Amino acid sequence: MPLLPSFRLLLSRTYFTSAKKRPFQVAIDGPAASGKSTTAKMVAQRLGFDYIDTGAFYRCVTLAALSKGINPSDPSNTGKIASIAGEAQISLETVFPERTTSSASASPPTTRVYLDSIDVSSEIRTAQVSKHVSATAAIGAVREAVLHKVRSIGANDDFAEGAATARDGLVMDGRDIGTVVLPNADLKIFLVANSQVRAERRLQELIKNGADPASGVLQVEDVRKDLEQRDELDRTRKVSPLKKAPDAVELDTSGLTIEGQVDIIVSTVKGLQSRQ
Ligand SMILES: Nc1ncnc2c1ncn2[C@@H]1O[C@H](COP(=O)(O)OP(=O)(O)O)[C@@H](O)[C@H]1O
Ligand SMILES: Nc1ccn([C@H]2C[C@H](O)[C@@H](COP(=O)(O)OP(=O)(O)O)O2)c(=O)n1
Repeated sequence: MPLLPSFRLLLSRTYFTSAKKRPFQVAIDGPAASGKSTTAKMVAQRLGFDYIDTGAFYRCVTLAALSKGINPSDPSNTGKIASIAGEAQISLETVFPERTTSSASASPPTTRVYLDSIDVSSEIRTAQVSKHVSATAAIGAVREAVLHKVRSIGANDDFAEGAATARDGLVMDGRDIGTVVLPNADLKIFLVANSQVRAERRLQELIKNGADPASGVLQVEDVRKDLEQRDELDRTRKVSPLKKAPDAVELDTSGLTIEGQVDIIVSTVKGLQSRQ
């Protein structure tokens, strides 16, 4: 897969004037269902890097609130949601089935998400959690709590020392990774895809995970509206809104295969590493 012009430009710049000690960091941001987590996991697998899905943290806080009967979309619940975020014990475990250097990987990596030691990997992906997660993520105190948690598992500028990760680098995806969480990331990608493509992909994923399209609840139009509403909330919130970092490279996955978008990012990382 040839590199897009913006990626070639990135590789032609001289970025590394001094030796860096910390492992390589890749930040992937973008709107809902643009392919961030699928791409990030496979890039991590190909490069032997760690993977952190930050959206899972906001989903866990949302699930914890809903399971206590607290509605995250009700502004009078902000304080309660912030306390839940502070107390929640969240951990991620990504299983990389096999490390491969070719683009054809046998099975994709899987991430299990634990909330207070309970596996909630499926529960955090329900339509109910998706409906309220942007409201949760707009609360400043929730974002601080999540930032603290992701930093404590190695997402900081000197995570080589005593870090949770034993791997060669880190791929992290979310909405504010290039702007707030990893502002000095070695490579920042802003993944986009048109909303119709994103809705169709997300619908297929929901069906694959057991949702029934015949129930009438799950139509591609509804999924598209839900994604667009969430993007609007994520883009317009006051704290750490979804936005492309000035030094991020945009990659439109609308016409790409998953392998194609992974190849572009892996080649770019290798190009940058060879200049370090
Ligand atoms: N290029 C692509 N072609 C087809 N399906 C894709 C592509 N990229 C991602 N997908 C699928 O789209 C869905 C949403 O991707 P996901 O990685 O969950 O997005 P995000 O993390 O941005 O919300 C997943 O089912 C994923 O497998
Ligand atoms: N770093 C992040 C990650 C996610 N969020 C918010 C915004 C999203 O609507 C929710 C859920 O994110 P997630 O990546 O799991 O959602 P999608 O897979 O894109 O549907 O969390 C955020 O505000 N900041």
